[in-house]
Amino acid sequence: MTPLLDTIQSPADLRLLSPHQLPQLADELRQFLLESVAKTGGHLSSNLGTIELTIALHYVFNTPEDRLVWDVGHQTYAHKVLTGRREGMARLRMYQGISGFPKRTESIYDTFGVGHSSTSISAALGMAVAARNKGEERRVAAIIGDGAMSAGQAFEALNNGGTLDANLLVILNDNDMSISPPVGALNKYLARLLSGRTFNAARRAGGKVLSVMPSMREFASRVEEHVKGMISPGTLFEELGFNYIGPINGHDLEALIPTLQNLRRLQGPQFLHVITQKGQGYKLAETDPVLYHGVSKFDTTCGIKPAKSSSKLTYTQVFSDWLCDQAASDSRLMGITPAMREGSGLLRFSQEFPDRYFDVGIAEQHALTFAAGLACEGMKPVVAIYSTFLQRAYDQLIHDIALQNLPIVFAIDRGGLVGADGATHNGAFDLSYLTCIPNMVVMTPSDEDECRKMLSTAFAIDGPVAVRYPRGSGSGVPIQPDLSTLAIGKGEVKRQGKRTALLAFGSMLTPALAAGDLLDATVVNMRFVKPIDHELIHSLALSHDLLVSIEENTIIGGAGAEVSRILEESGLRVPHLRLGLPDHFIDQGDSAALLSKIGLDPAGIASSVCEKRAANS
Ligand SMILES: Cc1ncc(C[n+]2csc(CCOP(=O)(O)OP(=O)(O)O)c2C)c(N)n1
Ligand SMILES: CC(=O)[C@@H](O)[C@H](O)COP(=O)(O)O
Ligand SMILES: [Mg+2]
Repeated sequence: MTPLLDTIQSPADLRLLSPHQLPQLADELRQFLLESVAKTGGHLSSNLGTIELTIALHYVFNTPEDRLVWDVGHQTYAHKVLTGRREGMARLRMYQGISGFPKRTESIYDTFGVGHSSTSISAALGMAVAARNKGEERRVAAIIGDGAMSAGQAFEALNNGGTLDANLLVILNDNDMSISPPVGALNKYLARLLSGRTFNAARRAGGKVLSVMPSMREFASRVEEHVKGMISPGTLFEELGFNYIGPINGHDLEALIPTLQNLRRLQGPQFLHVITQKGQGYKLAETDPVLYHGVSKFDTTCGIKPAKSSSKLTYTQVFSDWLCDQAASDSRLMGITPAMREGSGLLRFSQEFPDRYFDVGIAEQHALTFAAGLACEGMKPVVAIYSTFLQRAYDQLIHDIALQNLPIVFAIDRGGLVGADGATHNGAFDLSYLTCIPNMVVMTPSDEDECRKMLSTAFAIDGPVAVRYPRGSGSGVPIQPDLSTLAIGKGEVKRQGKRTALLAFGSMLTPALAAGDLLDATVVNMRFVKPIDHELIHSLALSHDLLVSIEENTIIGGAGAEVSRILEESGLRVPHLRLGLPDHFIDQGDSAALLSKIGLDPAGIASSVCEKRAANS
């Protein structure tokens, strides 16, 4: 028998199936995704948890005319498969393959580009209002997870949407998990909504009505009556102006389909609370959704094998160890993460220092201002945050922290290219957006030991300091276990050469040293982007006829811009070549290969230098 999945090239094909065929399709899709992600790597648990919901949405909604707006987008693999990208899954998150997230340029069904969380309700509301004002009948649904719902922006959008007369459906995909176990009062509130008989009763209601179904339309409205009758009045979402339905079982197509059909017909702001399980259908992921949140290739039979201990630590591990050591020596240290406990390396700290550990939810803005409050009272906050997510809290960084010169350490992980997550997650801009802020000190370690020293240096500074390091491991240098510090604003010459001086920032020191050998150039580890080493730049400018700054940050406004500024201010007229990330977004791919493509490997650096020399001569 032909698998149902083989018959589906688009949602229109899906809509030709009868409702009783959908569970079989869900099984096939689940098996396909499990095997596919095991071969490519990717976000597994969230995707296994949203298969029935995705089928139901495309079955009921007239996509792409109706708009589905996914939050974060790390749960859209089923959506990709059902919208004609099944073949593409073989190159998921690879160079020139399909993205791990929805992307408008990839498919007409990807209505809104994402990767960062908690934007879906805002975007969907905009689309719903546009439809209303244009007199279009299309429907818009935002699908947002319970973790993503913890962000302020989600509530800003609900607050706005609850009073606008727009046909917006918000679906809360509540799996009681963020990447890590969920945190916060909202999570407890959602659990209360779920408690008691409500959920089970709603599930039975869906099944019962389906089994006696005279017509889709009729059973849809009956389900609404059932479900509406069972909800307690005055849920938070109702108070915000939404018609709250649920909770219903998000793996039960017999409950999902009629409920969605009914909701699609209703006018005004609607809110559907759906309960799912992260990792659904794959026991190992159900048991450990954290481990299976984002996976590398693995064997589905054995599951993910424990990582082999490597002699090379990742920068995240270096930070993790430093944090615990520094915390042991200073009780004022407070560790803060906006929902990235594992990724940012705070697991050990959370276990060893539970009273000083704060996972504030997906709330980058709050994380920073919370840190500011702690600092005002003499604490020493360390905010562990990915470069890309710090973008969300820019005003808090300037207005709440830098302007008041508060002593807060920013351990900025994933600086530079991140690989498979691509453009949404690259840490491409931090050196630019940090360096222009008064009072900020900005450092970029070139190896793991220097990273530790920079973190200790940062902790000793009485003001806001960023230590920005890349994803993955460095060269594997031995790490001094002490908490020694570095001289502030001082770089070091690593190789003495002739004519050309390569000024390397952070991760670019390694390729710069290799390029230095090819060119017989001087190579400098700049260490600080701010305060930058004026004296060193001055002396290099006097002793070389070409300076080359190299950074894994956008060239515009980055570390090289700071070098140029110093040269200009000092009246030094030596030619300066700036190498770094180009002025366009860089998609997913192997980071090392991408860096080679944009000329940030030893051969690329050497050839740019030769070209510049040829142009100057
Ligand atoms: C602004 C922002 N901060 C952090 C992240 C990292 N992140 C990706 S998924 C995720 C958890 C999302 O939880 P939820 O919305 O409940 O979806 P689930 O993983 O449970 O499917 C986090 C913290 C992000 N993508 N965007
Ligand atoms: C979807 C999301 O934002 C995270 O899951 C992210 O993919 C994690 O990236 P790392 O693998 O670099 O921790
Ligand atoms: Mg969740």
